[in-house]
Amino acid sequence: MKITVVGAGAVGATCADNIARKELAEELILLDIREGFAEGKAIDMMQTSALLGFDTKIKGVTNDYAATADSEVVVITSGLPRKPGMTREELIGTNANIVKSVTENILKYSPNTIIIVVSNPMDTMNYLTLKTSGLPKNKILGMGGALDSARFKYYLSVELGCSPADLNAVVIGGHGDTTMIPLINHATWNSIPVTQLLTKEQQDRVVSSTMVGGATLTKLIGTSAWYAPGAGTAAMVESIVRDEKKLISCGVALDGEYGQKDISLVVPVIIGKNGWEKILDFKLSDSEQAEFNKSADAVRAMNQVLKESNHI
Ligand SMILES: NC(=O)C1=CN([C@@H]2O[C@H](COP(=O)(O)OP(=O)(O)OC[C@H]3O[C@@H](n4cnc5c(N)ncnc54)[C@H](O)[C@@H]3O)[C@@H](O)[C@H]2O)C=CC1
Ligand SMILES: O=C([O-])CC(=O)C(=O)O
Repeated sequence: MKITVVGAGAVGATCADNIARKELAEELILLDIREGFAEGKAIDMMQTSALLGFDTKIKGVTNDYAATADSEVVVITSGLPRKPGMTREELIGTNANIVKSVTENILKYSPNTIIIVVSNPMDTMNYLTLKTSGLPKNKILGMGGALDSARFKYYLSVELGCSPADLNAVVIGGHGDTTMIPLINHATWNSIPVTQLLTKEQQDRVVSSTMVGGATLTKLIGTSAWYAPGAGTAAMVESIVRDEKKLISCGVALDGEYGQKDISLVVPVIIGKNGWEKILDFKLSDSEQAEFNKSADAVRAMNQVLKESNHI
């Protein structure tokens, strides 16, 4: 198994670190545009292998796409992160150029790969990859729901005083401060609906903290988060590589599912060796569906910017 991670910055390097520790690949290529940067990160990580006991061989390269040839999975994390006070959507101009050119270069050497898009604004960057790569839709997944659902579980666990691992909780919609929808009415702790265990005030606090989870960390750290984003992306890679058939909410192309078409939005999917294999229908209530439609409108407006700027 050969995997490439493009972008050796905070998220890309953390994702690579998780992939190596879990030994999800024999060969892992880390690629960055900044001279020597990926090489240095790869050597640093390889120097942990004697301590951590993994056999994955990590190689860093500067813009050398030939080294990525025949990758079965490619993770795209290249692009600007936001600064405090910014929205993810403000990154669109710079990151659309980066994601488009990276995708073109990757496909020259790995024409049948599965691509996981992390760069923000993720819903629109994933749509860009869907529109420009020519890959089957099942081979393109956006990372957002894995992270947002993990944050949702974290905030629920704080209110409930329980283990996050005992929770089932899913976020759908967009990966934006106002577009994500933590499905509180579907969340359970050991099969008990959390709505039976938390007051309305607690539920509202969990939902709003989850929605601004990324912005909260950006304000605290000065740039956006990387530990949970790196782990969330590696969990998707793991479900592909080990054909685990895990249910993870991801950005995927919708063709009528959840009442939407010609858009990438976050919905629950089964992930296996072929990429995303099935979209699960969560049977939304009327008000949840209305929220989903509102998120779709906002994401569609961002996708329109790609058309106006001739990216698609
Ligand atoms: N979808 C999600 O849930 C999340 C998305 N993100 C997004 O991921 C992206 C990366 O975030 P960080 O790693 O924190 O940023 P970072 O600045 O630490 O790393 C980005 C890396 O991309 C590289 N890069 C830029 N242009 C490139 C190109 N054309 N080819 C190859 N490499 C290139 C840079 O040199 C840099 O090393 C941002 O857009 C951020 O908003 C971050 C966290 C979660
Ligand atoms: O907040 C950001 O800009 C980065 C991101 O997508 C997240 O951490 O959810």
